[in-house]
Amino acid sequence: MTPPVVLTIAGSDSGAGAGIQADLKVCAALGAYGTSVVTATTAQNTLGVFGAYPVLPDVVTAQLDAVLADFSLRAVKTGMLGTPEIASVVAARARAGLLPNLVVDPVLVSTSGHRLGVVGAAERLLPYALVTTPNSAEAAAIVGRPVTTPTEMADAAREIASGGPRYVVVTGGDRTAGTEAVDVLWTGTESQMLSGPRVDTPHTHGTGCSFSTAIAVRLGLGDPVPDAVRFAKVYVAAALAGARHWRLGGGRGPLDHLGWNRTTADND
Ligand SMILES: Nc1ncnc2c1ncn2[C@@H]1O[C@H](COP(=O)(O)OP(=O)(O)O)[C@@H](O)[C@H]1O
Ligand SMILES: Cc1ncc(COP(=O)(O)O)c(N)n1
Repeated sequence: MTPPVVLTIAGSDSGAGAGIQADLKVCAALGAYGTSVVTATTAQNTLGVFGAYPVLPDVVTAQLDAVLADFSLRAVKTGMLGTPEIASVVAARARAGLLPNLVVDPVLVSTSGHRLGVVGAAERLLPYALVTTPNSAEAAAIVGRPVTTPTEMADAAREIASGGPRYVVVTGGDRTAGTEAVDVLWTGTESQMLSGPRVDTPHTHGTGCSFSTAIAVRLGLGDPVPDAVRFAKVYVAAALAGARHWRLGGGRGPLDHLGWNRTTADND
């Protein structure tokens, strides 16, 4: 059967743990055909980001138009946008109704602490998002106050939804305390706590990218949003567990994107 086509609009990670490279692996792992529009090139590895170079807005437009002219998209995910001008190019296509099932991951800072985006760029896309997936630091930057507790995550999710996205997931992967990884989903009518066992691993490079792309793929396969979000959380946890003994690079390594349905015993 022909797979559903998903588009990722994101930055390139030369270490291939996050960004476009992670997104295409998630598409392949979960049964979608991934297409890609590159917004920026980063010089990056497991130790950090050593440079980030946005692509010219016209080059983003040309890539977008090439993909849109030839493929029938079932879902779209945005990650690192590079600049507000690039975000505007993407927002124009979203406004025209060309980016279905839009999942916006408002990438602002890498796990290693390098600035990759500005709130103003992500905010240009939020009015058109079906789902947005800020981590708690990104949610804090959007609402302008600290977001640490589950109650604060729920309040922030509801407030971010008032800016356009029907569903908001504030993820808690960067909150290291506790044995559970807790995310909060705002469904438009209520907030739901999504809790799963925290995988004990330093190799968390690309979790946010993988999570948002997994949501987009499942939407492309026909899942309702809450099911897509729950699936994505289980998928990321399995991909984290699969790579926890890997030694790729000297820092925060990538996930095991492709081995997500191996048994836990296989991973030890
Ligand atoms: N150590 C972990 N164990 C289990 N799930 C995790 C872990 N770290 C992150 N996650 C999950 O990964 C998904 C992405 O969240 P997060 O890591 O917060 O994104 P980001 O990379 O943008 O900071 C969320 O569902 C979160 O709960
Ligand atoms: C090109 C690119 N896009 C996104 C991220 C964020 O991923 P993470 O928060 O897991 O470092 C990244 N490091 N690089």
